Amino acid sequence: MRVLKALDLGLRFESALAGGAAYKAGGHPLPPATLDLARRADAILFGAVGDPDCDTLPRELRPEQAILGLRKALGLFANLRPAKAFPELVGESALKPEIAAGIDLMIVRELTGDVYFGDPRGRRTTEAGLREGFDMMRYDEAEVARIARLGFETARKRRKRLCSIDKANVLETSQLWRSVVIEVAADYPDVELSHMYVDNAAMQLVLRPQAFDTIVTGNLFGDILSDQASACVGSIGLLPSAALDADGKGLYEPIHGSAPDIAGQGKANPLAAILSAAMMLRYSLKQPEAAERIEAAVARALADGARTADLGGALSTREMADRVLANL
Ligand SMILES: NC(=O)C1=CN([C@@H]2O[C@H](COP(=O)(O)OP(=O)(O)OC[C@H]3O[C@@H](n4cnc5c(N)ncnc54)[C@H](O)[C@@H]3O)[C@@H](O)[C@H]2O)C=CC1
Ligand SMILES: CC(C)CC(=O)C(=O)O
Ligand SMILES: [Mg+2]
Repeated sequence: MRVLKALDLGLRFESALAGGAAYKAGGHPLPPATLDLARRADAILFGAVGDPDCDTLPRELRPEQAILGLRKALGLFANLRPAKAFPELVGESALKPEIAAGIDLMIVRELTGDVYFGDPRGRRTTEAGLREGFDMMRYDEAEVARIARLGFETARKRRKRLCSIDKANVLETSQLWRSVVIEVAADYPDVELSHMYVDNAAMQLVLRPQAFDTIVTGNLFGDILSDQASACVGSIGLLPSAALDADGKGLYEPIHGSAPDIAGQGKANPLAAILSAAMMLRYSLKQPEAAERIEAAVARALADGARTADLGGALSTREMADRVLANL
């Protein structure tokens, strides 16, 4: 918020509670007033949810329902998660520097379907009297086609290579996914399409991450692979995301959660949140120059040696933001 305000773009900000804070204040993680404000806003900048105090609540009251509910209610089906190596941070990657250098990939993750939203789901007792949990993994062809199109469109603006990641050797959902992606590919002859099973993709991400350009994948696989990609470029505290609807309205948030293990200590890296604000300016608010100013300020702060603990440094959250502000 401090970085956005410093740009002096005439933006008007309104805020609302979501997640554990909203539950504790009013008994629901996504209050109607919050959803209403989100609907009226031109764009949404989201702080992470998640609170260990709430982990034993019924699922519908857990903080995570705030973000899942916003994604579903607002039709935010397309999640863009870029992972790009900052040259000065290759030493912070979990990978050898020569493997981490030059990573520049975009994960296009489907965000409103898959096993996260499948119905039925629940608990039951098996005939043998055992407790059983079950979830439904599902996609229909329209859901796959629309995210596949966005994957191809995204690849077209990048290095024109799209890798669709699935588990089609085992899952019916993935077999449909792969068939539909191949059908959509007919409209994008200029984009090179490849397919990879998700287990191999997890391995290739650490062996040859530079080989990836654009990835299109489902909700669950994209969730997991994007955390992995963040470690490849240095830290989960670096990765922003955009969640877009069919008209380009969006919600912007770091890919990370509420980091309960370091919460309240002033240690969290704010760059993922700051870079999410830049994505918001670019995708929803049509202010590409302002987005570039933020991204350049982040790059300069990192080049100057600004580092929070996750990057091997000692700056606090606020001090890191100060360094970005100083470079705006
Ligand atoms: N979109 C959202 O709001 C998300 C919410 N969550 C929720 O967050 C809570 C914690 O989940 P975790 O699995 O621990 O994932 P997490 O992403 O919050 O944390 C994973 C690890 O990364 C570190 N980390 C995360 N963000 C960081 C940052 N900005 N700077 C430095 N280190 C950072 C944490 O300290 C932790 O060690 C859970 O309640 C989960 O459901 C998780 C992911 C996304
Ligand atoms: C809380 C989860 C549903 C979200 C998540 O892990 C993510 O979107 O990365
Ligand atoms: Mg996640």
